[in-house]
Amino acid sequence: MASIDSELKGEQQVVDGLYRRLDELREQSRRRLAAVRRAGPSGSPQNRSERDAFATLYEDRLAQLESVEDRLAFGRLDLRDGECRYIGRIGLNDEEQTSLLTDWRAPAAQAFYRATAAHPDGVVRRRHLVTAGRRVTGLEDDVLDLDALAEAGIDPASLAGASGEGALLAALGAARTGRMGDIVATIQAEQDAVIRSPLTGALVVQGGPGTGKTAVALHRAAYLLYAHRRLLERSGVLMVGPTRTFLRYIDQVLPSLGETGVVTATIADLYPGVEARGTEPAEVARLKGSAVMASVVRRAVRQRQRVPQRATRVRVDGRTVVVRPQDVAAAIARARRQNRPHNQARVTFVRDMLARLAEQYVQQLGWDVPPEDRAEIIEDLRTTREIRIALNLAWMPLTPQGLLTDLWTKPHRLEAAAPQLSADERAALARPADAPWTPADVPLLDEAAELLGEDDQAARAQARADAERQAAEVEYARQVLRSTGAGDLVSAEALAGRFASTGPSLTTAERAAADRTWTYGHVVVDEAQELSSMAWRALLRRVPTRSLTIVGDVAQTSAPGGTHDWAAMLDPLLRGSWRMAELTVNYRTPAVVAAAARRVALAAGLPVSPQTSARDVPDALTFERVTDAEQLATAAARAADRLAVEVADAAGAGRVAVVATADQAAQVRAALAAAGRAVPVGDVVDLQAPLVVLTPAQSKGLEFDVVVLVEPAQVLAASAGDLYVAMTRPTHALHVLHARDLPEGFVDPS
Ligand SMILES: Nc1ncnc2c1ncn2[C@@H]1O[C@H](COP(=O)(O)OP(=O)(O)OP(=O)(O)O)[C@@H](O)[C@H]1O
Repeated sequence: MASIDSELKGEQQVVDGLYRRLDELREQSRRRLAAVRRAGPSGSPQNRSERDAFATLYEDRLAQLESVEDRLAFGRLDLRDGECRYIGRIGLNDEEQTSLLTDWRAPAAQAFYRATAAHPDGVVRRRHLVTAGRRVTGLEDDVLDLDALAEAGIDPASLAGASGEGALLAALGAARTGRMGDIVATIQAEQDAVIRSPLTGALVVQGGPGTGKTAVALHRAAYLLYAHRRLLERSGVLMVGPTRTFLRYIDQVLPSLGETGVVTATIADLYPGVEARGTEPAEVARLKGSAVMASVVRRAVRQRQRVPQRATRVRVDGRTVVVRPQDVAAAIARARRQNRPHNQARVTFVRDMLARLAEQYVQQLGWDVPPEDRAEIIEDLRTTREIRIALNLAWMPLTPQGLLTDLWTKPHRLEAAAPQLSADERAALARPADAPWTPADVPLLDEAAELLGEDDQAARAQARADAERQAAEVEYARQVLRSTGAGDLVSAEALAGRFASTGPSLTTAERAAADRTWTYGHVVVDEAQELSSMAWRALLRRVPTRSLTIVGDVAQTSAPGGTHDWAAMLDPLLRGSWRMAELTVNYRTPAVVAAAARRVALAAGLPVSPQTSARDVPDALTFERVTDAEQLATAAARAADRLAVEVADAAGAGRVAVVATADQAAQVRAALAAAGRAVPVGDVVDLQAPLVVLTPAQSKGLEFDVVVLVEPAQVLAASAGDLYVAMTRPTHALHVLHARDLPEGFVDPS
C-alpha cells in the first residue's frame, strides 16, 4: 500500500511538471499574441496581413493549449531499455527540446494502444494514469513482459491494480452529459488499427451499434491531421454526419484533441448558399436519391440545348439575317463536342452562331469586310434583342436552382427529362415554386451545378492570378517562418493562406466550407449507410483522390435511399477500390440489451454484424405492458419522469430519452407537459436537456443513460433499422413500454 502511495506521489510530481510546462507555453503564446496586437493597425498592407496571420496563429496555438487541460497526460510506457515515456493529448518538450510528453498520435505512442503480452513490442509495463483535474487519483498497470520487469528497473511491489480494464470500464460506465467525449486514454487495439490506417484510398469501417465507429472516425481525423499535417492543412478535412444535432453532439471531441480545422457538415449543407430545411415524404426523398436522377438531370440540361422548329428572321441595320435550324443544329453539335459544362459550352455555341449570322450579313454587304469591322458587326448582332432571344431559346444560360425548380414545377419539363419515371413518380416530385429546398434536393443541385458550370472566363483568369499570388505568398511565408522559428507551429502554406490581404483572414476550413468546388484532402463520413447514390456522387466530387473514411452500419439504415450493402452502393462509385475494417466490440449497450436488439434485428432480416458486449449491467432490460394503447403516452411520461430523477447525478450528468414514432412522440410530449415536465420540442434536439423525446431517426448516433422505448411493434412497422437504432441507444437500461405484442426476438427463447 505504502508503495502504491509513493507511486502516486511520484506520478503526481511528473504530472505537475507537465502542467507547469503547459502553463509556461500558454503564457508564452499569450505574450506573443499581446505583442503582435500591440503593434496596432499601421504599416504596409503586407505588414498588416503578416501581423494578422501571426495573431491568428498564436490565437490558434493558445486555443489548442487551453483545450488539452483535461487529462493532459493519461499513460506511461516503461520500455525494456529502461526508458519511461509519458503519453498525452499533445506532445510537450522542455526548453532544451527534450520530450516530456508524447502525443498519442506519434508512432512512439502506438505501443500504448497495441502492445499485448503476446506481442509486447518492447513494452514491459503499460500504466494508465487516472486524473481528476490536475490531481492523479489512481493508477492501473498492465505488465506485458514479466521477465523484463527487473531488467527495466521496476519493483514488482510498485505495481498498481494489475488489469488494464479498469480505465475502460470506468469510462464506459460514466453518466452521459449529452456531448460525446474523446476516448484517447482507452482506445482499443482494433480501433487503433483503424485510426492509424494509411491515408490513401477509401476505408470502410463497418461495425454494430456502440462499437466506437464515431469515436474512431473522429480520432482518425485527428490522427491524419497530425501525421499528414502539411498535406491536409492546406486542403482540409471534411467530416459528414447525419444531422446537425449529431454534429453538435460530437463537436467537442476534435477540439479536445487539439484539432479545430475540420469542416463538419451534413449532406444538406454541402451546397453553399442553399438552406435545405424543407421536408418531404420518404418516398420522394428515396426517388430523388436514386442513381437514375443523374440521367434525369443530365437530360434536363440537354433539353435546354434545342434546335428550333422554324427559322427566325431578324432585321439588323436594314439587313435581314436568319437564325436557321440547320445552323443551330451544327453549332449545338460543335459546342457539345467540346464536352464542357452547359454554360461554358454555350459561349462556343453563341460565338459560332454569331459568326454564321455575321457571314450572312457580310454577304449582303457585297464587299470584303476587314476583321475589326467584322467584330463590330458581331457585337451589333449580339446585342440585338431578337437574336439574343433566339439564341437563348436554343441554348439557355441556366442556374442549378432554376433548372431544378423548372423540373419540379413544370410537368412537361419533368416528363421530357424523366421518361424512365412513371407518371405517379413524376407527380410525386411536383411541388410549388416557393417550396423550400429539401436535403434530397442538395445532391441534385450539386449534380446540376457540375453539368452547368459557370461562365468561367473571368473565374479562370482569377484562378490564374490567385495561383501566382499564392505561390509568391508561400515563398514569403517560408522566409518568415525561417526567420521567426515558428515552423513547428504551422506550415508555410497554411500561414500563406492567412496572409490573404483582402477581406477577413479565413482559415482553410472557412474557405472550404464556402466553396462548392473545394476539394478536400480527406473526407470522413459517419452513419454513411444513410447516404443515397446521389449524395455519394456529390460527396465524391469533393475528394477526387478518393481518400475517404466511411463508417457506418448497414443494419441501422433508415434513410430512404440509404444502403444495406456496402458493395452494392460503393462498387459502382469507387470501381471496387475500397478496403474494409470491422469493429466487433460494443462499448455502449449492456450485454442483455445488445443481445435482444440483435435477436430482433436478425428476426427482421437485417444484415447484423457480429459483436460482443464490453460489459453487462444488472436489470438493464425491463418491460411494462399497458392494457390500453391510449394509455401508452401517459405511462411513458410517468416512466421517463421517474427515470430522469433516478439517473440525474450531482454533477448534472445523466440523460433519459423516450424514443417513439413521430405520432407517439407528440403524445408523450403532451403527456409530459400535462404532468408539469416540459421537454424541448422541434427538430433540433436539445442535447443538454435531462429528458428528451425523439423519433428513432433523431436518436441516430446519439446515446443516453436510459431509453424508454414506446410500442416497438409500431417502430418496427415503420422501419426495422429504426427499431435496431432505438434499442441500442442506452448505456445503462432499456425500458420497453408496449400495448401490442412485442416483435419477435425481444424475449430470449433460451
Ligand atoms: N475505446 C473506448 N474507450 C472508451 N469508450 C469508448 C471506446 N470506444 C467506444 N467508446 C464509447 O462507446 C460509445 C459508443 O461509441 P460510438 O458512438 O462511437 O459508437 P458507434 O459505433 O458510432 O455507434 P452507433 O452505430 O450506434 O452510432 C461512446 O460513448 C464512446 O465514447
